[in-house]
Formats: sequence, C-alpha cells, structure tokens
Amino acid sequence: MISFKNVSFSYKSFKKQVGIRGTLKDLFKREHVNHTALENITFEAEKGEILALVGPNGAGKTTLIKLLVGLIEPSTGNIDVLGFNPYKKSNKYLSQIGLVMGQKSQLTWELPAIDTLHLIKAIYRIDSKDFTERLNYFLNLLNLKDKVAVPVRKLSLGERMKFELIASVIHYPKLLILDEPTIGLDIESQRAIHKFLLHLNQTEKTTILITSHYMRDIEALAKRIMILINGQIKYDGDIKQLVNTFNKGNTIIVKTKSELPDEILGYKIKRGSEENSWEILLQAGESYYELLSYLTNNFQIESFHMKETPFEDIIFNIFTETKESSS
Ligand SMILES: Nc1ncnc2c1ncn2[C@@H]1O[C@H](COP(=O)(O)OP(=O)(O)OP(=O)(O)O)[C@@H](O)[C@H]1O
Repeated sequence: MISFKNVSFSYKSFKKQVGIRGTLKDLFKREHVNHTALENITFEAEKGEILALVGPNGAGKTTLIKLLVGLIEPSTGNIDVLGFNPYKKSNKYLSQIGLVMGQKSQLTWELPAIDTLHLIKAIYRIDSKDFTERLNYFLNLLNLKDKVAVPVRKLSLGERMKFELIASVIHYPKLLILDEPTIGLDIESQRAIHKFLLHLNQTEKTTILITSHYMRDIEALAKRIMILINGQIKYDGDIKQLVNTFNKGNTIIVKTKSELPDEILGYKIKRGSEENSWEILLQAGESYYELLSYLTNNFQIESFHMKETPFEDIIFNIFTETKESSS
C-alpha cells in the first residue's frame, strides 16, 4: 500500500546575508543552503493499518505528508503508494487518497458544508444515490444532521472538523492522511472523531496515517507508531512494544501514618503531593515484592498503588533524550 525506500528530502533556500552590504551582495549572487528535512526514510504500510506519525516540531512529519500526496518530489529514494508514484499526481492516484489538515480547510467558508460536498461529488463523479446514502450515514454517525445548511463560518470548530472529515472520505479513499486533525478540539469532539475513524477503518479497511501532538489520538487509534526525530525514524513498531522498550519504570505511591526515611533497601523515597504520601520509583520490570513486604512489616501503611508512567511522558522522554544525545 505505502512503500518508502531510502527516501531523503532537502529544502533548498537562499542564504540571507546580514546588513546593507549583505543585501546588496544577495542581489547579484545568492548562496543556496540545503536543509535536510528527511533522511533515508524506509518503511512500508499495509492495507487497513492505522499508522501514527509523531515527532517534535520540525521533525519532518509535514514533509513526509507532502511527499505522500505528491506536493514535493524526494531528493533521493523511491515512493510507491497504491502502485503510483505520488509526484506524478495522476487523477487515478488522487481519487484514492483523502487528506485532512487540521490547520487548513477544504470547505468554503461562506457556504454551507453541503455545497462543498456537492462539489466533491461532482469532481469524483460519485453516483447521486450512493452519495446521498453515504452522506446521510456519515451525518448520523457524527450527529451533524441539522448543521448541513449552516454556513461553515458559523459552525463550531468541532463541527467544522467533522465536515472536513466527511469531505475527505466521501469518495471512498483507500488511504486517508490526517495532519493534526483534532487540533484545538474539546475531548468530546476528539472522541467523536476517533470513533468515526475507527469505524471507517473497520468497515472499509481504509489505511490511515495520522500525525498528532495529542497522545490521546495516538493511543485511541493506532497500534503502530513511527517516531520521527530530526528527519530520521527513531522507532517504528507496535505501541505496546514501545512502552515496554522505553518505559524506564513506574512509581509506587505509598500512604503511611508516619514519616518514611529518605531511602529504603536502596530505593530513594520522595515526598508525594499529599501529606504522608510517598513516591518510590521502580525500574521497568523490577519486582517490588521485597520492598512492599519490608514496608508493611516496618511501617504503618494505609495504602499503596502503582502509578504507570503515562504514554505521553514516555514519548516526551524519547524526544528529549534524542535531542540531548544529538546536541
Ligand atoms: N519550505 C521550506 N523551506 C525550508 N525549510 C523548510 C520548509 N518547510 C519545512 N522546512 C524545514 O524542514 C524541517 C521539517 O519541517 P516539517 O514542517 O516537515 O516538520 P514537522 O514535523 O511537520 O513540524 P511541526 O510539528 O512543527 O508541524 C524543519 O526544520 C523546517 O524548518
């Protein structure tokens, strides 16, 4: 379905010299600078997969999406999507993909969303009966039935994004690309969009590639995650596996009736947020049986529970560690 082989991409830009002399020099001879946004990217995705692409700002996510939709051509390497070279922008290829960009709208601002949808129907030559049935089905699913005649500018952000989604999938795309589709949305709208995407993926086997800075999106949707840092793939695989590999440890929260020392059996004890609560960091996979039995035998313990490291923190640690090791 998607195949990237040793794909690199560099943006070319002009070097701007400082001062009036520099500006004058620039008029006659401009120096080019190359910025490598993606370096040697190789991955494949199968039909029906939901693949999450994450990375810090400037990692190269949007560049990868631009390559996928054929807006730019790789500097080196090969891309094949659904048997096409995206850069050739053949109509046959474009009719099989859908794109949602959270920061850009494909709906006409002054008109009701239904008008844009009719335009899309005409462009993709969707059969009228099929279009009406599919549209009604989606409108019901996303609870938008009474919003079709409202001008887009009067819709809430959540309603608009739902219409954006419908506009990008009404023509039965085999591949749906979503760039920050839930940006700025409340949790309810985010959840509605997750539900819709999972439903589409299950019923139509739509392959989905999503980028998001919200780890909620990633956890709700994808089994596979690809982490892009400085234009390179740092991790590509199962999300659960990622947690097992990169989670440094979990924290036990202990509540006591009395003070605890700074260290027990070699474990550092930190004060928790509440009175007489304590945090003890355990290494991943470490057994805590001995520690708990020591605590219960030697102190008055009220309760204890394990706090797993949130997925978001694990991803954040991967981002910062890579940054530190490359600087
Ligand atoms: N048109 C351009 N000309 C020159 N450099 C560019 C251009 N577009 C992007 N870049 C650079 O390429 C790198 C990758 O940018 P890209 O937009 O793909 O990152 P991103 O992962 O999508 O970031 P974000 O999460 O902030 O959207 C960045 O260093 C960026 O400054």
